[in-house]
Amino acid sequence: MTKQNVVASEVTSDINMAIAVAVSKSSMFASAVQKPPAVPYITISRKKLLHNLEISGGARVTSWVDSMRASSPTHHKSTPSLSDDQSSWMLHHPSALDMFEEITNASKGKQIVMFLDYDGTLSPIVEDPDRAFMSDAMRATVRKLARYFPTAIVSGRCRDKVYSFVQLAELYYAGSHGMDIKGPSKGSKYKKSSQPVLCQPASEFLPMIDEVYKALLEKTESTPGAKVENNKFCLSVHFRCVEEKKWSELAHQVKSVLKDYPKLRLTQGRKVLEIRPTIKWDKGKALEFLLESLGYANCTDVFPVYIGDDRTDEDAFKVLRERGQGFGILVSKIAKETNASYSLQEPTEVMDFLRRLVECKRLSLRRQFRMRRRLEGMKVSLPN
Ligand SMILES: O=P(O)(O)OC[C@H]1O[C@H](O[C@H]2O[C@H](CO)[C@@H](O)[C@H](O)[C@H]2O)[C@H](O)[C@@H](O)[C@@H]1O
Repeated sequence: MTKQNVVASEVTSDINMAIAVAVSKSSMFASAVQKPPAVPYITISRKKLLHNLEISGGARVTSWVDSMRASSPTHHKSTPSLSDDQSSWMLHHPSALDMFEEITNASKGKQIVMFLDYDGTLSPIVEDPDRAFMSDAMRATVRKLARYFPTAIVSGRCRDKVYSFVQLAELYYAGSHGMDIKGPSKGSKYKKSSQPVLCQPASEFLPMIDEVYKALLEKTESTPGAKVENNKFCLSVHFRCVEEKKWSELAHQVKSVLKDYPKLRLTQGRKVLEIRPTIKWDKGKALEFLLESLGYANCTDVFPVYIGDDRTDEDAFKVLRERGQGFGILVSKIAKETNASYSLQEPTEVMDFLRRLVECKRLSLRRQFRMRRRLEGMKVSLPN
């Protein structure tokens, strides 16, 4: 495996702009084997739509570029007040490693279900998205984790791509920001029913996404360093390797393509513009769908844990807060507004946390086993 420079942590900010919009309340599930709930489109007012589509005026593009800048490490403030903010943020989102006992106590008697984001959580952020490999040690840890807890990878990437990085057949995978969910082909020991898990709520958008992918490739060709990634039900336009003075040009190029596709919306991740269908489906919905598929929809004794580093993971953190079940862990070295309860600084800390979870479960199973043996021994020695 070729090593790459790991990129410094950065502020992620949402571009805060749903470009398009719309209308239909009809179900979007073309190929769901297990019938999920109907997915409406995201709707915004006509006035806001027109405002958002105002690309030639420059004002909106300026705010895109501001947002792109905010996600650059070179724009971090390193003032004393930031470190004050950081300490107060850490009080509200303490390290999941420091709070490990509290966490495991809260999960006692409940089934932990693990949800893991990929980039920036299991693998460090690197310049080339095609080389964002996870370490063998991390893979071994996730393999062990899945022996003890149902485990899903929830990523913005194409499902096949993230599978090619993780290479663990026993996991659930939700690619394209949760719009492409599949369970283990051989079934799962955790799943109560034998129905296969497959959910693709945005399948009708496939031709449109392909068309936009080609248009973006062509349009952004003249911007050195820009990279368009086809994530099947969504697209990424990476600007990590684009010179800052060219960001505004890139934003214009992307906007000029998207103006013809009002059913697609734009969000921003870590040095990436993300284009996806306007349907109301995200990583939070994917988490709910997976819990339901596993048979935990209305259970009170389930404890979902979601670990992620990006804006898109906030949808899942929010669902956990609203359900009042389990919690989210944000992977970040810096203070960020989040719905997560705890924090971890980087993927190596994620690995430590997962290892401790595995160890804790192993010890508890061993204790239970010994106890059972002792009780059985007592039964055998009791007189009739
Ligand atoms: O949901 P995730 O698994 O976190 O995927 C989100 C995006 O991750 C990838 O991009 C990010 O990681 C790259 C490799 O470290 C980095 O170069 C890029 O700047 C990051 O934004 C992936 O390439 C995107 O398609 C995903 O949407």
